[in-house]
Amino acid sequence: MKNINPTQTTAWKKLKALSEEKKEQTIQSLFTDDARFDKYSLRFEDILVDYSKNRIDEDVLNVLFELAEETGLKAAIEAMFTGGHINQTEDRAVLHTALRNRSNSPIEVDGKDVMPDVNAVLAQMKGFADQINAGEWKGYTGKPIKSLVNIGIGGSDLGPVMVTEALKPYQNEALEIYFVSNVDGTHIAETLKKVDPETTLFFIASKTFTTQETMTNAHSARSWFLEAAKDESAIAKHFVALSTNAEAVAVFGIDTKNMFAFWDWVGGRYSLWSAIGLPIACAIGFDNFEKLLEGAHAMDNHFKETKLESNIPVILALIGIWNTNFLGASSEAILPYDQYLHRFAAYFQQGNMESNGKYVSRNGEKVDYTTGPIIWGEPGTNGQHAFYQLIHQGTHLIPCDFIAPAISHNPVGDHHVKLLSNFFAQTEALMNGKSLDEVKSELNKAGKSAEEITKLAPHKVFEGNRPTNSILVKKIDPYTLGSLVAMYEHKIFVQGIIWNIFSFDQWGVELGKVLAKNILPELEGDEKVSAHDASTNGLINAYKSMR
Ligand SMILES: O=P(O)(O)OC[C@H]1O[C@H](O)[C@@H](O)[C@@H](O)[C@@H]1O
Repeated sequence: MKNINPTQTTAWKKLKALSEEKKEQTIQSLFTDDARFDKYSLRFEDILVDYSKNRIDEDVLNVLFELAEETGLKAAIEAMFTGGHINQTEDRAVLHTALRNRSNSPIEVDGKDVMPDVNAVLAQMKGFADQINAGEWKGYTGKPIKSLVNIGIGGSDLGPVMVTEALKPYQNEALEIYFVSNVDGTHIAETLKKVDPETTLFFIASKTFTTQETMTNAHSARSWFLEAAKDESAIAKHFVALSTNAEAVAVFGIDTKNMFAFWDWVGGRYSLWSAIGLPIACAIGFDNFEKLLEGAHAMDNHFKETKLESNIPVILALIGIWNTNFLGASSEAILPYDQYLHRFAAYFQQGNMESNGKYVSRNGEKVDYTTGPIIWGEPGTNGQHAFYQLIHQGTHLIPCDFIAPAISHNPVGDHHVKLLSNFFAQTEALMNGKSLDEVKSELNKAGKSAEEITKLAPHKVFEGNRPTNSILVKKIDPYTLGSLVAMYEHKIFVQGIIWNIFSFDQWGVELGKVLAKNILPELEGDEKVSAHDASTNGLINAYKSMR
């Protein structure tokens, strides 16, 4: 991987100049080109990505591609797919793509093909998921499993939550699935109220198997279970581990034959394709899990093999860089017009912000440009009635991704056409806005006085010119979802390469963990704490006096 400050490239300088030069150019004005939609939209199988409603034209796009060339993107893509240790601060390869390498071509990490191990774990997952689905895996009293409870946090939670929610129409109706992540006792307590120890299977999901939240929840689940089962040997039928840490799994008391392994070259936030996906495979069946992998693999091939100019993740990444570094955006909204995708934005909050929320460059210096955006979003149309006001008329520039399926899993009455009319209308409104003249003439028609018009009109003006991408898919099925997730993963990768940061570590989560460990023993007893700053001491002591 090259180590280049992007601001020092010729392309960056040209982009700066272009952003000045084109300051007044509106998206709307660019649509005088009748071919714009055809030029600036791409189809990948059942996914249509329309990026024409952005403040980009041929000049800008060409230089963005130059930026990708100058910063060594092609070599970086090659390095990732071939097992290079691109996660340099942890000295690891980054190979979530190997987990879904359905072509099965060898992929070597440090001279060893990882595919046999990947395939072996997939076979183990299939065997297990099939038994759960067929009701053949029995609990300690001989009853089939009914409730799946995943205990994990971060990457060991968000992916399975997002996917099982997104693919609920594919779920085996004999099973119900729950997720416990928060160390707040409420999360496990409320979940355990809903399940029966005789028919519950716990997935203890943790790459490291040391994460405080997960281990605490896992121990509580174990105690709850043993209160009913009263026999440690029953644990084997009700607890499985998804982890890279066999030793810690054994110490917890889970037989390692009930452990599903993955490897240090799988980042937590990229792990839903690994053994961490076992709850997904159990809930929707292994065949559907395989389709998810296939869809992701197809997107991997597109990303790896398509020239930059028609490469969807590359284009989305470059437009993101244009919006962030040249138009001043600091956040991006992900707005799915699909209720089943209600955790999609939350999933990519971790995916994107833990990957690219870095201020130190690959050469260890503080960057002097903006890196990863703040990711947020909720399903439309709920968002419309909550925060779209700010997107339309606020002072922040918020580029948005609108995502919608053409076919709904629930074709109830006219719901879906109503939903989609909103999906189409919003990007149109964000682009075109509404001029002062239009507002005035409307008010005039409504019979308002000249005085009223002068007073009201400015508040009703929409500047427009807000950039959006529209991602229209045929249907949210396992294959398409796999492709969509991989598309965003690669977008994040491309941006990290260009921003010259390390996208696959997450040192920023460490400090808080360490300090919490120090504070934990101080919370025992009633003695006053004085080891911290006045605020932290004051808060801890107030807590002690309140409880
Ligand atoms: O799977 P684990 O090891 O329990 O980690 C859970 C999470 O912990 C930390 O917050 C980070 O490292 C995340 O990337 C990770 O997903």
